[in-house]
Amino acid sequence: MNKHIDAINVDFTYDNKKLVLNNVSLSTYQGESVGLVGPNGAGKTTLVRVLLGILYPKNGNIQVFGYNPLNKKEREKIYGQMGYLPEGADVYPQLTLKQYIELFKTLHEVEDNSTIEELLDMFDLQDVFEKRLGTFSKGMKQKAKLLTILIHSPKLLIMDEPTDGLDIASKEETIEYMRKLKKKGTSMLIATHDPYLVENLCDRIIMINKGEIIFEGTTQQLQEVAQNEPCYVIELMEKVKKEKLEEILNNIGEPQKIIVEENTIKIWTDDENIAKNVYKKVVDEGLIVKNFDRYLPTFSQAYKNFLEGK
Ligand SMILES: Nc1ncnc2c1ncn2[C@@H]1O[C@H](COP(=O)(O)OP(=O)(O)OP(=O)(O)O)[C@@H](O)[C@H]1O
Repeated sequence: MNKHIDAINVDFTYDNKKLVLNNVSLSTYQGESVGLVGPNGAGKTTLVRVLLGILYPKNGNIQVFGYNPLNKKEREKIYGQMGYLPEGADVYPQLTLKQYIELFKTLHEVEDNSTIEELLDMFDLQDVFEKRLGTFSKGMKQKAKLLTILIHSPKLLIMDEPTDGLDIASKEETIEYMRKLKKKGTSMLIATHDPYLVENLCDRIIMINKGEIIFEGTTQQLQEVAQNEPCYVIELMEKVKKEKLEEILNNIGEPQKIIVEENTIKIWTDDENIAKNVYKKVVDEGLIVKNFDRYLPTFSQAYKNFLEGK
């Protein structure tokens, strides 16, 4: 698979005293979307800027499409093939949306308007095409910015908080659009605090804290490693009285904890056989089981658990 971003052992400091990025290595591949997550001040925006050659690293090697972003000529080759959405940057308030788009069309030498039309439709911006950006709401400005980084069908998207200010419908449509881009081979590095975006778009996450990578893997892998205690869940077809379930499970093994609700039984144990015994007992009692599986925390919960454990 084609590597798009390749960063090795990157250190960065703003003041020559404290490392804001400490030995960071990461790669992204064609058609892959990677979520860059971590708490406030972790170093996400700094990392994005270093990868783009906006900030100069203290140590390390960075290549994007095989070019060095710190070299001006090579940087131009990178920028021509990618879209960058900076965090919270304002749009030119005096420009109309039409003029703003023209600017990026010229920059990227885009002649065909079909992608622009599609994006204007998707973001519901047709009616404000002639309006000044200064009159736009926060979400509309964000859509205008997203539109301009997509008009030249970039091979790589580096985005800092792309869903900031977007309503849920726009967020869903944007994610759907990004998924289609991914299928065509576009790769993405997305710095974000939005769990919805991560769960619905990112193939992989890289978590940084205090300038260091502390986790790399899929959201499911994070959910698995961040589960404080293994848990199994038995979901019943129909609701059963809590007292009845408690009575059925009264003499079962030695599970550390069994939590009974009306149609679910959660068994907190590191012994899978105990969970299987509970399952068998429930079935022997004539109850119909809809689902029996490992129970995983949500991505947000796993993210919190993982950070707390660090
Ligand atoms: N221009 C700057 N000069 C000095 N220090 C900076 C500068 N920009 C950021 N920092 C510091 O670098 C660290 C990382 O900041 P950065 O903005 O990269 O974090 P982040 O993960 O993007 O945070 P957030 O989620 O809040 O956007 C923080 O300690 C921050 O105070």
